[in-house]
Amino acid sequence: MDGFIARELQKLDSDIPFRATTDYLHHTWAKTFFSRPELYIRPQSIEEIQQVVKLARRYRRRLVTVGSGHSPSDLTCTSSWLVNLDDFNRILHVDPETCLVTVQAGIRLYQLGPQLEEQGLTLDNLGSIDSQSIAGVISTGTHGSSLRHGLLSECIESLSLVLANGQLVRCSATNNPDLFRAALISLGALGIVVEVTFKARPKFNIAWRQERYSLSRVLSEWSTGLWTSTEFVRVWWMPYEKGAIVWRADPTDLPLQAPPKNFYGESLGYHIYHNLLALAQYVPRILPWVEWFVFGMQYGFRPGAVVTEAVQPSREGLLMNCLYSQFVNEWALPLDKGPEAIIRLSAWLHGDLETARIPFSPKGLWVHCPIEVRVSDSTLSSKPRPFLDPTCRDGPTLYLNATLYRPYLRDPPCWKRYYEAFEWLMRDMGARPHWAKNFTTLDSTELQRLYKADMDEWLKVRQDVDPEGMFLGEWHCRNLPLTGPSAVEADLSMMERESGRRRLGARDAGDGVEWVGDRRWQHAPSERSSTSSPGFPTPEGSEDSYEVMSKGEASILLNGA
Ligand SMILES: Cc1cc2nc3c(=O)[nH]c(=O)nc-3n(C[C@H](O)[C@H](O)[C@H](O)COP(=O)(O)OP(=O)(O)OC[C@H]3O[C@@H](n4cnc5c(N)ncnc54)[C@H](O)[C@@H]3O)c2cc1C
Ligand SMILES: O=C1O[C@H](CO)C(O)=C1O
Repeated sequence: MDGFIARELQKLDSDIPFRATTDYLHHTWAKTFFSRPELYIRPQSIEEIQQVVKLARRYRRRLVTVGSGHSPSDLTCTSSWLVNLDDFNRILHVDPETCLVTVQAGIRLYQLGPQLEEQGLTLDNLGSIDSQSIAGVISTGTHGSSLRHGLLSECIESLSLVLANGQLVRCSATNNPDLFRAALISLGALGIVVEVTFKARPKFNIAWRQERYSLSRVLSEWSTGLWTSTEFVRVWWMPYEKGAIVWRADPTDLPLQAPPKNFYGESLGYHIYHNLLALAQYVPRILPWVEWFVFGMQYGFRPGAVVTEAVQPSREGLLMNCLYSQFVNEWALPLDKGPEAIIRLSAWLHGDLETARIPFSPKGLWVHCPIEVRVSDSTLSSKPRPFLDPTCRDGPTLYLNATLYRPYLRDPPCWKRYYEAFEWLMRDMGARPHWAKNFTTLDSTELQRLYKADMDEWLKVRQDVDPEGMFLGEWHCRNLPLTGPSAVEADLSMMERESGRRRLGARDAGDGVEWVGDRRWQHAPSERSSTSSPGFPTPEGSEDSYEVMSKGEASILLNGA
């Protein structure tokens, strides 16, 4: 780490602990991206968080907050300071009358769920997993699959953030409403969310049932009950089988009934599937057979042959087994465009280019299963919507998620062409990408076009609360029109740019990429005043010459207890 900073931090004269370590290797859950932050900081109080922001400001360090790192893009990568709120994760208040719950923002959903249950409460809805932090769920617009719900953040009543000036601000529909709408999908670019108040729901069990359908049945029931006959529904499309697994669930009073064992939920099936995917890296044309075999073993080989049922607490039953490292590329489009999108993508994967009308060749390209098909409806709630909400403004939303596994962390051979074609179709369908995921062909101009005035509003709020770009990095620069014609005049001298990427090369990193930030802009205030950034040289002898703590030590405090 920068020796100047190390010496400065050693001199800190404050009663407030600064809990930082060096030598931390950050990676996304899927190990798609890695980065080495200069400091990894785990504060335990709001005062500590405010001090981190104050110091970052003084020493011109970009700040990134990471939850559980489940966003598979480089959104949370930094060579600067990485803040994590895993130690700021308590439930602060529960009001059983109003079901209003206030939590510290680092709490993970799997920690929240059982504690809420003790109070007779639960969350309205969940996505496929419960590993995320509540702030992470909010910040990228996580959703589940239900036409009776919008984004998971729909239940949020108010938020508190520590802004770039160190100030703690609360926002809600009535108090700082623009900040609230911006913070509901903030992409980490507004400040550090520290507390969240949300409305929970009385706890409930769900009875779920899943069975295999033909794709033609899915399409024929699309508008006649497929999505509306139960509160929760999700569909896993098997593109080569022209089939799907339809999973439905409703709240129930029935007694709990554990789900039966299944093929890839057990160790043997899990490893067989993984190794078949690994083999398909070399012989991709076996993927239709893998789909037939694995999904046959898992869900039955014929439509209607096997029906699986269970009754579980909603916080368990709504989740799914996400298996292996993966790329995910998910877009939100109007629900009524679903059949056309599926028919065209299916045609493309089967080589029928006339029906597909997608100007890319599918020759030699084989993909993984399932393509996730899910829904939400954000128009039912009267609450303010996030400015950057990708769901439809005037009706129900369909999500199509083109998942590609990375067996043993190796990228599948066809992924770039598949995603080019998939994204081309999604744009043709008027879709917008899920912010957290691996979209590849969009840039800031196009995202500006997809959000128009809402993007302008978001940028305006962002600029007001973080005028120098302390919370911005290359991901934001690439995807948001920060300096485009609609952006407010911006200095953004603290924004961290990417200086390069390299293969990590380690055995357990597979094809994961190390993201490296440009540190040249980082320097002390006195030095900054004499030289303009970027391009300021590193103070002499400072590069990695001095360590605040010994290598590998987990949580030495630079200051305080
Ligand atoms: C296996 C898997 C399953 C998934 N299932 C679904 C699903 O069903 N539906 C869906 O919509 N998405 C899904 N996702 C995506 C996931 O929900 C999002 O990526 C979510 O943002 C991850 O939360 P996190 O805590 O890991 O946040 P991170 O990925 O660590 O961070 C995400 C963003 O939140 C910001 N952030 C985090 N904490 C704070 C804070 N305290 N203050 C300010 N900003 C903050 C970060 O800076 C970053 O911009 C899935 C991802 C995986 C890997
Ligand atoms: O990002 C996601 O990963 C899983 C699919 O494996 C899921 O449902 C997402 O959303």
